[in-house]
Amino acid sequence: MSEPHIETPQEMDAANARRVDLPIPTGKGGSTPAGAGDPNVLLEVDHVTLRFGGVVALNDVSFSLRKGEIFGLIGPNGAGKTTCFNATTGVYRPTSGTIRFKGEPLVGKKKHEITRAGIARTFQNVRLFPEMTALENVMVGMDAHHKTSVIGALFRLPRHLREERTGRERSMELLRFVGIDKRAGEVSRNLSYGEQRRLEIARALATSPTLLCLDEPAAGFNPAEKEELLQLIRKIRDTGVTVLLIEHDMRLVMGVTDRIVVLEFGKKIAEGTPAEVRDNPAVIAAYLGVPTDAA
Ligand SMILES: Nc1ncnc2c1ncn2[C@@H]1O[C@H](COP(=O)(O)OP(=O)(O)OP(=O)(O)O)[C@@H](O)[C@H]1O
Repeated sequence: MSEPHIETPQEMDAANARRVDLPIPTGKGGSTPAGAGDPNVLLEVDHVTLRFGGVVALNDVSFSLRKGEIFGLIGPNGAGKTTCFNATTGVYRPTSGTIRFKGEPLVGKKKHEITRAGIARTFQNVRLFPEMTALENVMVGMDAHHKTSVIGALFRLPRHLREERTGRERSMELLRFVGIDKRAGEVSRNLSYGEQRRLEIARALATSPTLLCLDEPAAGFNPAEKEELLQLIRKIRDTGVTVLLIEHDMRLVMGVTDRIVVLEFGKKIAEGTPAEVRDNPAVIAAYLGVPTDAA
C-alpha cells in the first residue's frame, strides 16, 4: 500500500541520528523546549499557559517533539493532558506562550489549516459518522486535501472523479493498514468498538498527517487489543509519522513511547525516556498522591 505519510530516507535518518545524539531533556516547568529552532523538531510547546477562568489548566509548560518519535503525555486525572492536546490541535488558544509546528506558530490558525499543515487527531470518545460505511468515513478524512470545488463535485467533472477514485483506493489501503479492510462496506455503527477505534485512526491518517495525536486510544480495550494497538502505533511511526499519545494505560505508554512528559496540576513535573520517568520520585508521588519527599 502507499503508506499514510512517508518521509524521505534522508529525513528518517536525520531523525534517527538526532534521537541518538541529543541529550535527553529532563527537568521541570517552563525551560525553553529542547531543540527550539532545530529542523528535526516537529512540534514545540513553548511556555504555554492556559486558563479557564480561575483554573490554570496548563502552567508554563514547555516540551518538544522530534520527527519520527512516539511521544507520551501522561499525568493523573485533571493534570492538563487533554487541554495540552486541544491546544496542539487548535481547539484551544493558549492564554500565553507559543506552539510551533514545523517552525510555524499554530496559535491563531483555524482547525482546517492545522489539518492541512499536517496534524491529525483522534478523540477520547469515538466520533464517527455512524450511518456511513467504514470506507466512507475514511474518504471524508481524505477530503481535507481534495482540490475540486463544489461545482466540480456537483457536475462530476473529470478532476473530481479522478480524485474520488484515488481517494477510494487510498482509503481502502488505509483500512487494510489498520486491519479492518474486510469491514469496508459495513456502516460504522455496526462495527465492534475495537474496529471503530481503528477506523478513527484510519480516518485521521487519511489527512496524510506528519503528526498524529491519539487521545486515550486504548480506553476500553482488553489486553490483547492493547497489544495489537501497540503494534499498530509502531507501524504508524515506522511510516514516518510522529505520534503524540495520551494514555492512562502505563504498560502501553511505557512499552511504546520513546519519550514522555508528565503533567501534574497543569505543570510539567518530569520529562525523559520511559525508564527515567518511571523511576522519577516526583512522578511516583504524583501517581500515588503522596508528597515528593515521602515517596
Ligand atoms: N473547558 C473547560 N472549562 C473549565 N475548566 C476546564 C475545561 N477543560 C478542562 N478544565 C479543567 O482544567 C484542568 C485540566 O483538565 P484536563 O481535562 O486537561 O486534564 P486531563 O489530564 O486530560 O484529565 P483526564 O485524565 O481526567 O482526562 C482540570 O482542572 C479541568 O477541570
